[in-house]
Amino acid sequence: MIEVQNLWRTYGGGEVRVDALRGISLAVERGERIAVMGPSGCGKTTLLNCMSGIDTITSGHVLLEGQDLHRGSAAARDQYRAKKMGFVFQSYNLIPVLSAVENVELPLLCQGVDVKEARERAEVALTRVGLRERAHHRPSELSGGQHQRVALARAIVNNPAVVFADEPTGALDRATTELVLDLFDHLNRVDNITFVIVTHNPEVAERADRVIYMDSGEIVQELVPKRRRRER
Ligand SMILES: Nc1ncnc2c1ncn2[C@@H]1O[C@H](COP(=O)(O)OP(=O)(O)OP(=O)(O)O)[C@@H](O)[C@H]1O
Repeated sequence: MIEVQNLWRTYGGGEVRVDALRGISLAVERGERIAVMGPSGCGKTTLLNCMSGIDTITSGHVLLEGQDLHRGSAAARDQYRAKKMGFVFQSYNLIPVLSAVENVELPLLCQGVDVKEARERAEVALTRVGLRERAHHRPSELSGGQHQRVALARAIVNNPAVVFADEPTGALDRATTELVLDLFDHLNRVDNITFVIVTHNPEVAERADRVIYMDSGEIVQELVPKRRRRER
């Protein structure tokens, strides 16, 4: 579903030039869970941002369901992203003055979905992450794990084909990490959502179908975690 072809991303120029991505090629199937690992500064976030159209690219192609993401207009890219992608970050990026359900329905309202329908879909998404009873709480009244579950509900409210997650468990303790990863697994199994997850956490990688290791802007290794190998 995602095909990355000879992707380069260069920041700056002259003496401050950084080749953050140096000719990355990668194919991700629908329903796959990919973990991207590697040392700090190796280009993981840049790859995620270029694959999802958050960042521009220097050269190469990112094909999503056959469409060249970086070829069309920025407006077309934004529309595609809003319809097909969900995002989860380490910092949950919830709006503090809005309740959980208001945070979740916001992307739908921005797309012009009817107010009643947006609320219903937000409540369904919150139910799916086990937080229906916290729908009217503000972020300050929720725990870190609950924040991330609201953020996940917001990411899936649009029934995305793919969720891009950047260090989704970076701020969570071990038990909460397990819970969030269980939710990822559930959504992957039930809705066949593809996950591309940047992580430093070996537990996250252990649950992936494939782990991509990067170094200095290149993919240096690809592995199937032991647990997955046993299941196959
Ligand atoms: N906007 C930018 N302008 C200039 N250089 C940048 C920019 N964004 C990233 N870089 C550089 O590109 C390289 C890759 O950065 P990136 O954030 O993708 O790494 P990372 O592997 O995600 O790191 P970490 O694990 O620390 O989050 C780094 O050398 C970084 O300094």
